[in-house]
Amino acid sequence: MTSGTPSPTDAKASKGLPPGMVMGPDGKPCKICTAFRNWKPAAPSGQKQKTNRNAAIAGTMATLAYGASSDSPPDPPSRPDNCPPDVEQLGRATWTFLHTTAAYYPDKPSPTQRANMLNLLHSLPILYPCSWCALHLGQEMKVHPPDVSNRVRLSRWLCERHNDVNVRLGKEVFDCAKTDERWKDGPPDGSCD
Ligand SMILES: Cc1cc2nc3c(=O)[nH]c(=O)nc-3n(C[C@H](O)[C@H](O)[C@H](O)COP(=O)(O)OP(=O)(O)OC[C@H]3O[C@@H](n4cnc5c(N)ncnc54)[C@H](O)[C@@H]3O)c2cc1C
Repeated sequence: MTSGTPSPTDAKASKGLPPGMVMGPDGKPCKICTAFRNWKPAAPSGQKQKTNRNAAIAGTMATLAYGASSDSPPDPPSRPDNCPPDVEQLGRATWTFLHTTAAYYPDKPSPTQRANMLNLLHSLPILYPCSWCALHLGQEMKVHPPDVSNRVRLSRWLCERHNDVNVRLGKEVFDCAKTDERWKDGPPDGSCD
C-alpha cells in the first residue's frame, strides 16, 4: 500500500472492531471485504439484548436436545446457501472465471480479442465489489500492466497477480507452471476426465 493511502488495517480505522472485520473506505464495516466467519456487525443495543437472549434460549434448547455440556465451545456459524457471497466466495469465483478465461484465450489473439481482454481486466479495479481488493489490484496493475499478447503470457500474468494476493494474505504461493493443469487440462493422471 502506498503511503498516504488508507488501508483496512489502519489502527484508527479498525479501532474497536472485532478481529478480521474490515472497514471500507467510507469508514464503515465493509461486508463484502470481510469473511463471513469474521462478520460481526454491531447490533443496536435493544436488538443486541434480544439477540443475546435468543442465543441463550437456543443454547439451552441445544443442551437439552443433544446433551452438550454448557461449557463446550459453540459450533462455528454455518450460512444458508442463498446468502450473498463474502470476500472468500467472491474471490474464489472470480479467480475461477479469470484463470479459466485466460486458459481458453487464443495463442494468437486478434486485436479485438486483446482489446476485449484489456477492457475486462481494467474494469476490475473499478467494478470489483470488495473495495480494498479492487484498490490493491489497481495498484499492482499500474506496476505490472496486463500482458494480453497470448494465452501463456496472460495466464502467467494472472497467476502472478493472484500470487500478489496470496502473499498479502499469508497464503502459499502457487506454482505458475501448473496453471493449465489447474484450470484447463487437469492433472496428468486423468482423474478429472
Ligand atoms: C482481484 C482479487 C483481489 C483480492 N484481494 C483480496 C484482498 O485484498 N483481501 C482478501 O481478503 N481477499 C482478497 N481476494 C480474495 C482471495 O484472493 C481469495 O479468493 C479468498 O481468500 C479465498 O481463498 P482460497 O484459499 O479459497 O483460494 P483462492 O485464492 O480463491 O484460489 C482458488 C484456487 O485457485 C488456485 N490458485 C491459487 N493461487 C493461484 C495462482 N496464483 N494462480 C492460479 N491459480 C491459483 C488454487 O487451486 C486455489 O484453490 C481477492 C480476490 C480477487 C479476485
